Amino acid sequence: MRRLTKATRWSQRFRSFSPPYLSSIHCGTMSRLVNGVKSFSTTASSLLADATAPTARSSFQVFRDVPSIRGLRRQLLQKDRTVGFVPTMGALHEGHLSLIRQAARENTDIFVSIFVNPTQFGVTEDLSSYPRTWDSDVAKLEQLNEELARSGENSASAGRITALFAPTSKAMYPGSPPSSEVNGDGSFVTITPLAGKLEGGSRPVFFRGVATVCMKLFNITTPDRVYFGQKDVQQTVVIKRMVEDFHIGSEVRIVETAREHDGLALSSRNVYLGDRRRTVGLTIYKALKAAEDQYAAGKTSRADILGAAQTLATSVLAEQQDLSPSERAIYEVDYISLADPDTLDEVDVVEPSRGAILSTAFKMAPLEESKPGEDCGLGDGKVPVRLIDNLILHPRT
Ligand SMILES: Nc1ncnc2c1ncn2[C@@H]1O[C@H](COP(=O)(O)OP(=O)(O)OP(=O)(O)O)[C@@H](O)[C@H]1O
Ligand SMILES: CC(C)(CO)[C@@H](O)C(=O)[O-]
Ligand code: BAL
Repeated sequence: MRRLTKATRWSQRFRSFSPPYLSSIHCGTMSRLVNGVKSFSTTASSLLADATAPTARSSFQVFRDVPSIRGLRRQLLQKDRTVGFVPTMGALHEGHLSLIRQAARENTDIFVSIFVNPTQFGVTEDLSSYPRTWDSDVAKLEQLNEELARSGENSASAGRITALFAPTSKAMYPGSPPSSEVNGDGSFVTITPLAGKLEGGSRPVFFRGVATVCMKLFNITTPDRVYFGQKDVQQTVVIKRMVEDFHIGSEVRIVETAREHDGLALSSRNVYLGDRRRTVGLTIYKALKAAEDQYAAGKTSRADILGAAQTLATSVLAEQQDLSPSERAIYEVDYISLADPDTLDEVDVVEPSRGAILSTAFKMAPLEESKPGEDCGLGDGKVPVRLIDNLILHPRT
């Protein structure tokens, strides 16, 4: 058997996740690829020629490399237009679209990126199973642009999606592919101690990868504003710190968590849940609500607030454990945290003038047995699913 060198293993990992779905794009509206730019509709190319005059029919262009999107950015700058940037890993849902809608209210042009960033996944994490849905992502963005065009008809300030940046891994990591090992080599941005807390406990390279790729994306797109979802609350704290500490000239805008009708936070990974784990997984939200209720009732101690969440999480798990393998869904609570909004240090008492972040992560285990005809989700219930959620305990004035 051929032994792989460390460098070969890295480059294989990168090649296989160098948006493979992009090399086989079959999109009816995509017309041509010029200098790393894919054009959508004829009016999209006129946008590059005259950035001041998008029409109601303007759609967006797809950029695969750095120089081409920089060219567009330069033109927009000369026209005094503003760019709101929404970074994503694709598998778009209403949560992502709510970020774009907010960006459209505050900027003339929106850049969206889709890049499943390998460096934020540890070597044993779910990079290979992360959902990739290019065609439907593009369709959703086109539909949203139509909606934005309609809603902006009476408003001069309503922005549109101008660019979809979907770089290859080689474009994002032009040197040697950096390591996903904790002590591995690479050009990294590290934000400590924030990166080591909460999610960082279970995903030790996660925020190093997120900060590094966001620094790159911000350098490439030089946006006026960047948009992140409250759902990934620790990510918002890390990014705000990075922007402040590195004097990045973009404003960080946080958009509230979009939820299903019953409260489950929308997340790209939810497609793996299936009915049973979806129902039991809702405990993550119910536990947070139980804790929030304590704060709303005037309690400020960690024991009172987190105790309510822990009691619920423990009792639901015990009920599940009493069921048969074909009926139950088992989870592990990774953490339930009550932390300071800026430092993410755990607090014993919520200081009413500061408030706190209540956050948690559940690991939904694979189903042990399925029932005939059961909806077990993508991957037949075999893919473990990490759910995260949070609620902000707002300062009491
Ligand atoms: N339910 C949501 N409401 C608001 N923003 C969201 C929601 N879900 C994701 N976002 C935001 O969208 C951006 C891109 O996130 P990403 O592409 O990783 O999707 P995701 O749904 O968070 O996926 P994952 O399954 O990895 O949690 C991030 O800023 C994230 O916080
Ligand atoms: C910000 C981000 C796009 C960086 O890869 C990712 O962490 C995400 O989608 O939240
Ligand atoms: N939104 C978080 C991306 C990740 O879990 O890798």
